[in-house]
Amino acid sequence: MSTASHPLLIRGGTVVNADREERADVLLVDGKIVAVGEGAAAQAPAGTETLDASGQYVMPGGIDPHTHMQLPFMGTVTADDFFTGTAAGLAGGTTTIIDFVIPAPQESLMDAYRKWRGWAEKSAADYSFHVAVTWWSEQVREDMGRLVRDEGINSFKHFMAYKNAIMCDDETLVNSFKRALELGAMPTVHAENGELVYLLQQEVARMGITGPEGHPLSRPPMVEAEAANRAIAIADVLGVPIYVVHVSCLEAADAIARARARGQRVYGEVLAGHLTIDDSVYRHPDYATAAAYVMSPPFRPKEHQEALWRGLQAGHLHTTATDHCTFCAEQKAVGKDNFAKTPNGTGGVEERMAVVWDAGVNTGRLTPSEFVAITSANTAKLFNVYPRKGFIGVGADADVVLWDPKATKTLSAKTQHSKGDFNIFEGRQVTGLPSHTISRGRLVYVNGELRAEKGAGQYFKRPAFGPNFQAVQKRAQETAPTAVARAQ
Ligand SMILES: NC(=O)NCCC(=O)O
Ligand SMILES: [Zn+2]
Ligand SMILES: [Zn+2]
Repeated sequence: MSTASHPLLIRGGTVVNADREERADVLLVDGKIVAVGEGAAAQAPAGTETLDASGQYVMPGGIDPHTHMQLPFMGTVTADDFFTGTAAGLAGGTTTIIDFVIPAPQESLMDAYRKWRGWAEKSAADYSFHVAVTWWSEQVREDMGRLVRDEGINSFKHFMAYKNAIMCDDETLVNSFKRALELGAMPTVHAENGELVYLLQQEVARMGITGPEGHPLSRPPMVEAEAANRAIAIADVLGVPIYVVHVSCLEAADAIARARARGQRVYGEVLAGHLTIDDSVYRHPDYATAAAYVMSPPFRPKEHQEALWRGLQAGHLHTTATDHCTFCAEQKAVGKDNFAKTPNGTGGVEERMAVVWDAGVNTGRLTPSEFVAITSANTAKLFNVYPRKGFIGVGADADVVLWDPKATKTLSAKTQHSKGDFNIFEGRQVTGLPSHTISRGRLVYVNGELRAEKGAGQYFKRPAFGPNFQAVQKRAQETAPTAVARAQ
């Protein structure tokens, strides 16, 4: 079986971009989209394979802006590595991930970056990295510059939780945000107040609650809202755009909406899990099942889900992700007697597109174009790789998904490609699935057959100073304070 790229002509489908839907043929040659529309078939070279897309949508492959493949975390390493995790993504229509380089405190950013680049060489799909700033020094400041200038990194991550591990204090946040602004790179935050989490973990344990039901009690919505508000306020004072990852609750979504209403450039990411799963999972009588859902921020009471959907519809939340970070039952069991020790993380890279389509488009919350916006195009724009990615148009990478809106499936760990042993969407029936996934012009998933190839994915660089940064620079010039000239 060869997955080499030969020209592909996609005929008779409905092309969906973030701005419109149109009936059009699409021609892919040498990993790029070379024609869209009536003339596409006429341009097809000899040897072109034709795919019949009638009755299907032809959309940009999904971009998951938040995954953790092969992550060493909380004393263990995630079950999915860069091959198995990206292969699972391809099976679900996701052709690109943005993962995270997470240096330990005091570890050089460049060393950590090189280590992650090595691990990621086995990726089956295209990938890039956000780099976490977990401590501060002059060397960190210099390395941020090297990463932006030489390595195509244009976003830096800050964990406001995970005290005594990778948590940033305010000094690091302020220094790093300021440096990111100079470099034209987006600061991103995991917004939870780590001090409050630490305190509440101990208080909940003192109440005799040691099981997974203690996890959400130690991370209530206000813990997330405080950190979101603080990060947004710091970004506002410094005049830097900011991206809040895995917004899980009404209070954090409101903080973003309020800041945007004031004219601040704040962006929010939502996870497929937070949109569809509620906190009752932590009270499941089976320990392994309840522990499998331990991730941060935790799943919330149902009413928060509606707030997240409204945020996506109203435009104050922008992207969907998974935070794919899989741990198996025996890894989770480390927290059997103390929920705070449970490795935090859940999967979903394979299910995100189908879950968001089913719960979003099939319910009338989203149009197909809005679906494309929140599953690929907005991420590509925010991280400055649009229209190369997130777009069906001439010159874009040939990352395409043929989407069958009538296909149905029951999601299950038994049939998933991820190496995790649990599926947080277990038993959920979805309608709307990929029939074909094409990664840089290669057919990598065809009607249930996964043809992912180890190492076929490519690292892509993301240039700094995207449109957001050009706008904030102009705004800073326009509104620069002036001194008063006084007679001596
Ligand atoms: N989300 C989670 O629980 N685990 C992965 C690390 C993070 O994103 O916080
Ligand atoms: Zn996080
Ligand atoms: Zn994460």
